[in-house]
Amino acid sequence: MLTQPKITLTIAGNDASGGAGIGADLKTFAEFGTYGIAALTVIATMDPNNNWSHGVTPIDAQIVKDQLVTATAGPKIDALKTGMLPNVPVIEVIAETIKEKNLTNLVVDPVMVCKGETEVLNPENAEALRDLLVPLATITTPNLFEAGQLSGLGTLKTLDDMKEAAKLIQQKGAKYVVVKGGKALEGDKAIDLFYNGSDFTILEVDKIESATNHGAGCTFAAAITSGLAQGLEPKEAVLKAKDFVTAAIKSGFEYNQFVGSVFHSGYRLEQNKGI
Ligand SMILES: Nc1ncnc2c1ncn2[C@@H]1O[C@H](COP(=O)(O)OP(=O)(O)O)[C@@H](O)[C@H]1O
Ligand SMILES: Cc1ncc(COP(=O)(O)O)c(C=O)c1O
Ligand SMILES: [Mg+2]
Repeated sequence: MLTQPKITLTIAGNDASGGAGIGADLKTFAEFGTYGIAALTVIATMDPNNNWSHGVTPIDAQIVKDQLVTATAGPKIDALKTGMLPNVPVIEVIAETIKEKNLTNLVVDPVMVCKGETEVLNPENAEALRDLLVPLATITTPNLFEAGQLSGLGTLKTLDDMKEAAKLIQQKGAKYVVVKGGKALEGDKAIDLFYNGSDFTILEVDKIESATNHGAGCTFAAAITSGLAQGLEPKEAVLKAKDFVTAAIKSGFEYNQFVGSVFHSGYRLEQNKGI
């Protein structure tokens, strides 16, 4: 028998366009060679007849719980991530399960808003994410907007703002914090900040001008999750994930007139590298 693969679980939403959500996560897990499993939290729909406006249909909290019972009834889960979570009851059952089953190597991607959308998912979610999930996280990966919300600092504009937010979020209990400047931070670099509770590491690449970054956040967090499952130290997992997502954005494509998606196989195909 071959050795059992590392098991990675995503607890996230479905994006029927395939760039973000569980589709992004499972494809990324496969690229890393970890065995992906998924519990669905929400169905996101985008309307081409209404400027791609997003609809969000929550999965009932009990059904999320039942899926987690199934997901945790197999081999040990080596690492897991959370993505889009529609409401407080869903966040609560996820936090309960993580504690009950002693799940470790948790990446919390605190999705509060989709790129291009201005409407935040239930505002009370931000509090529940901060109070119930961030304290359990090995790593949390807010984008610029989410870091402003989780830290309570509001709008973040500079690297110093990002540092301040990272410190405040780390104090909420996440062991490591990555604040993603991405396209949202002004300037010609896509800068992320990694904080381990004492030191900052700046991850910087040239900003890719194409708008093919739908799903970048999910892909980045899923790549970190696989790295942790494979035994990488948090910082190493984040650095590798940054290379992976940069390649995915570079090889992204125009999905339609509204959105450009990352291509999750970009790292392997374009650079002809194995993971
Ligand atoms: N235009 C871009 N060029 C290079 N890297 C980018 C670009 N947009 C996003 N990224 C990177 O993709 C990752 C996801 O960040 P971001 O897009 O801000 O998150 P989210 O998808 O959660 O909003 C980060 O590593 C970020 O720096
Ligand atoms: C189901 C789902 N999860 C997460 C996201 C966030 O995606 P991103 O990786 O671009 O932050 C989206 C955005 O459309 C989504 O539809
Ligand atoms: Mg995101």
